[in-house]
Amino acid sequence: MSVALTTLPTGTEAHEHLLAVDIENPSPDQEEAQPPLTKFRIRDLKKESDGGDPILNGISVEIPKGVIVGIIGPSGSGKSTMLRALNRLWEPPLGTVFLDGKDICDLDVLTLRRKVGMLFQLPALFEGTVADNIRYGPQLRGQKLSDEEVYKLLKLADLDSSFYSKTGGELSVGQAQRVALARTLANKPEVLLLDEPTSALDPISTENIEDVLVNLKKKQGMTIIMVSHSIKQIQRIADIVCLLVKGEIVEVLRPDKLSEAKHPMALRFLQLSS
Ligand SMILES: Nc1ncnc2c1ncn2[C@@H]1O[C@H](COP(=O)(O)OP(=O)(O)OP(=O)(O)O)[C@@H](O)[C@H]1O
Repeated sequence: MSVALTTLPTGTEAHEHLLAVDIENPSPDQEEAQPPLTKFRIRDLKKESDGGDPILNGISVEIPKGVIVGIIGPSGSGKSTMLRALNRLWEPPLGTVFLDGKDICDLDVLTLRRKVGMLFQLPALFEGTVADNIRYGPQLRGQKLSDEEVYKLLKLADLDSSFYSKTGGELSVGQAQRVALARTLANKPEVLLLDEPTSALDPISTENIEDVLVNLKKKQGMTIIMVSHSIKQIQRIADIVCLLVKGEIVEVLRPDKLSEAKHPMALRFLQLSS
């Protein structure tokens, strides 16, 4: 499979750079014959703080379907803010964020959030059992998941059937994060947004979540956009990396080419993080 990701930095002189990433050795013919489908298109996305300070400085990027995109950058560079625009945890301006070609501001917000699920750094489970949590989303739409469907979702999140009737208090943070993932997956999302999903987890729980994410991409063609502070994690699972510095995407690279980043801030960040 081949993917391409385009960044259009801000400004009237905006230049465009296109990165073609080869995954699993596509032939040049395949690349031409099957252009990647764009899942998210972000066009000149800006945000200022209430005090008028820029947070996002005109982000433009196309995110192909069925890839894992890692978003990295120094603290305060706008990574979470960019991610949160994609399912309208804040309202991006009209004409700036498109899902499958449709402006997300024109979509019903609950429909959007079902299609674009999100997982945070710390899982927050509702009261009740793990099964109650997993059934929550479909229940809001009047659907009751069967026991079998709940077990399937548990399995998808790498949890065995013994978790079905446990409560939040009986779970480790890593297990609770996988329950939160199963609960999100119950909505059959097309895109997963992850904001440092493993930063509170031990290495084994981290590996479990990473394996689940890679499988979701491979088996379901899910598009996954993940903010992470761990360059190593991004190198393990991402297909493309976006480097955000001061509210701008300054580099789009393959994870194995991170050392080739040219932006001075990007290089410094990479050196300090590795
Ligand atoms: N609603 C808001 N009002 C004012 N400032 C905000 C708001 N949201 C974010 N900011 C500021 O915008 C900047 C970017 O924040 P954001 O959380 O997106 O960065 P980040 O790259 O995810 O940081 P970190 O890696 O530390 O989580 C920060 O300076 C933050 O204080």
